[in-house]
Amino acid sequence: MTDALPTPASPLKIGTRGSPLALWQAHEVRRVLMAAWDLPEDAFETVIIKVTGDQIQDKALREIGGKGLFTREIEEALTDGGIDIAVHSMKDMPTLQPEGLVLDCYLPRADVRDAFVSRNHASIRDLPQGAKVGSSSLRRRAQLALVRPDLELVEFRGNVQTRMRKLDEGVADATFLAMAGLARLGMQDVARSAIEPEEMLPAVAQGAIGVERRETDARVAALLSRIHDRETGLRLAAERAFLLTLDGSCQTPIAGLALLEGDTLWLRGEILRSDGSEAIRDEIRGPLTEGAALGETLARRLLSRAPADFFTGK
Ligand SMILES: NCc1[nH]cc(CCC(=O)O)c1CC(=O)O
Repeated sequence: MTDALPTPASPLKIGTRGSPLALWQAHEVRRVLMAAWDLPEDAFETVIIKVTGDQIQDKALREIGGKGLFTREIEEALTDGGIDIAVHSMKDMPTLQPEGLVLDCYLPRADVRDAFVSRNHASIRDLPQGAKVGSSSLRRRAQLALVRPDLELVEFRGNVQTRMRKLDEGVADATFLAMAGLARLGMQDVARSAIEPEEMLPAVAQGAIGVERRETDARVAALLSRIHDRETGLRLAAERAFLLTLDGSCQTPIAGLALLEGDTLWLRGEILRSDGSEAIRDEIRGPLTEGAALGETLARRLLSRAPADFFTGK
């Protein structure tokens, strides 16, 4: 393998979106690879790829629909050989892998929790009756409506700076962001509190960074094998199998989180009506290597408990 290590003359091309968060994540993968193989920074080249999801600012993403708004163009570049690896927020990854690509390398997972972000209020509980909360996430909107149906939800997109400005302008009194994203941008300070999974179960794969490669690229497979975090891989196997089983049947909000307890994998899952009028939750425990089966089983349990109109209503 070592004879095939990237060099400044023949660098490994890392494909990423151009947002500050995406660039941080690409550079983190570069940093970890440099340390694992004792490589110089210029043995890597960062290739920024524009994706559909970044070009849409005016409309709520879910109205546009379609999976992979943040990944399609990057995966095309990977397939075509324009890049050698692609770095992704696993939360944004569709569960179905394009032909010829594999995702089996994860960095150690960061904080999975959502952050409560507000200028004047410390927590969800603290929000006055009827306060405005900005979020365009189907899951966060439904979870919030479930516990606080009195609040007014407003659409909210853009990077952290944009969102903070909107809070200052009074567009909303509070918003949610992933703790992991804030920490990566050095902006944990804007989090007034971290929301525990018991209060708001995070999105599947929240806080996890994945590295995708071509299936046939043995050189890259060997390179990545040194940086893969097994525990994150086991947790995501369960969460993503859970999501995959639910995905086909709904555009409904979904949340899921797996944790390891010794040799046991503990997976919690939740589906909600989009208007927050109902949530169905369950959990499952089993051998940590059985994540995929546990995820599928948990998803089927939730589906079997959902009334017929659960996925069609709002
Ligand atoms: N949907 C966008 C997105 N994708 C990944 C993260 C944060 C980092 C992560 O969860 O790994 C975010 C921002 C957010 O939800 O606040």
